[in-house]
Amino acid sequence: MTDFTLKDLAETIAVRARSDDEKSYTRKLIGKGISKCAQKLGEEAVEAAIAAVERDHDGLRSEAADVLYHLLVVLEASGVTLDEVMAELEGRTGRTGLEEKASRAG
Ligand SMILES: N=c1c2ncn([C@@H]3O[C@H](COP(=O)(O)OP(=O)(O)OP(=O)(O)O)[C@@H](O)[C@H]3O)c2ncn1[C@@H]1O[C@H](COP(=O)(O)O)[C@@H](O)[C@H]1O
Repeated sequence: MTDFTLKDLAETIAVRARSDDEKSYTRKLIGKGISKCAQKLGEEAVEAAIAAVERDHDGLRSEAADVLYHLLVVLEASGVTLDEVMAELEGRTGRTGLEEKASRAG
């Protein structure tokens, strides 16, 4: 189990978005505007869906990673934080995150 989290990736994306590193793909993509970022997210989501239908395990793993990266780029470009999204998901469980963890731990 990797220790790398979406929070880690979101933080890297936030730093790159504000950097002047011309080699940064994130910086270049965000610089092109929200429409381009959203277009990339949509393309990667369709590619992930196709890989799932084709039962392409390795393809789906790779496309799912692209979807998560591009979703975080769209969130960054839109000023929506990963914390907000997690709170939205937590609200849907009807419990707090701590209660949810305690319940899974038995
Ligand atoms: N997870 C990713 C990640 N996933 C995909 N990609 C890039 O997304 C691009 C998608 O490829 P495509 O062929 O669809 O796009 P393209 O033809 O290159 O370009 P456009 O369509 O955007 O014009 C590739 O260039 C990948 O490098 C990513 N780029 C960066 N990250 C992460 O973001 C961090 C910061 O990256 P930089 O911003 O490049 O420093 C990295 O350390 C990684 O952790």
